[in-house]
Amino acid sequence: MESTIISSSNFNAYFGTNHVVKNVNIEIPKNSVIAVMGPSGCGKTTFLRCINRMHELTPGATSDGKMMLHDDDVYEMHPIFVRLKIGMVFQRPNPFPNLSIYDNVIAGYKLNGLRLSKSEKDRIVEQSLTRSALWNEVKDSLHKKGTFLSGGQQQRLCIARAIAMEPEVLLLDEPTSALDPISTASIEELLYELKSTYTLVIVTHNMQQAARVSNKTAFFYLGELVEYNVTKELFTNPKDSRTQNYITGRFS
Ligand SMILES: Nc1ncnc2c1ncn2[C@@H]1O[C@H](COP(=O)(O)OP(=O)(O)OP(=O)(O)O)[C@@H](O)[C@H]1O
Repeated sequence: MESTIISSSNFNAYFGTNHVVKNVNIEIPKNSVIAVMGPSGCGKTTFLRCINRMHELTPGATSDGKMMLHDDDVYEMHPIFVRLKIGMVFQRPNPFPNLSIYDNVIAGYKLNGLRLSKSEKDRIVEQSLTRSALWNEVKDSLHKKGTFLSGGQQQRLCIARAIAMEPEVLLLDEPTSALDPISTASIEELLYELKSTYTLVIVTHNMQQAARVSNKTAFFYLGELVEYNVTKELFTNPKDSRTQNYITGRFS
């Protein structure tokens, strides 16, 4: 039986009085890829940011309801610990511009004041870059700046930086929207590899991408989770007319 890693119940999020995520109930199975889709402004990014408590970093942003990681209430855990367990990759690759590739990978440890020996650092850097399918391309230039890499390589570096902290869940907010088709394909391939170790939740506007990479898809509309199902089923046999209208391109 598949086990649930993240579950939300009656989860709401607000910016001031603007109610942007409405009563969301979802269960995310471990070692799966979940695509979050829906029209612009429907609350996809906000919901993603609620999973690891990034939402509360925005002034005026609040939330209520339950968000669980296994049997632990995320909102009763220390936020730093939550973000170690639930990593995030953003839309635009954002390696630290002044740091080398090597230091980018272990930046999370430094930022959180966690000290590592040189051999631990070397091991984590090699392992994370191998898992993010970047090691072979950068192993001879680890001490060059991360910004010298291509956009797709920078995004893989950001994935390496996130997985260096050994999270259980990786949240990805439109991780390929700033990339060319070849880099996009390499990230999609990587997502497929990563799901054997991590659980991935990916916001995407690209229906083909959702169909290619995800096991289940969550369709949001005006802040509501309208439909959540096995991706193939949701695309071929949507139950709700709003999902049907979206996947047939009647609104974007
Ligand atoms: N920092 C913010 N302050 C105030 N309102 C915000 C903020 N960020 C988002 N919102 C509002 O919250 C709602 C949901 O936005 P969100 O970014 O979660 O939607 P989305 O589905 O991810 O959109 P997109 O696909 O365009 O990225 C929108 O009405 C948006 O205007």
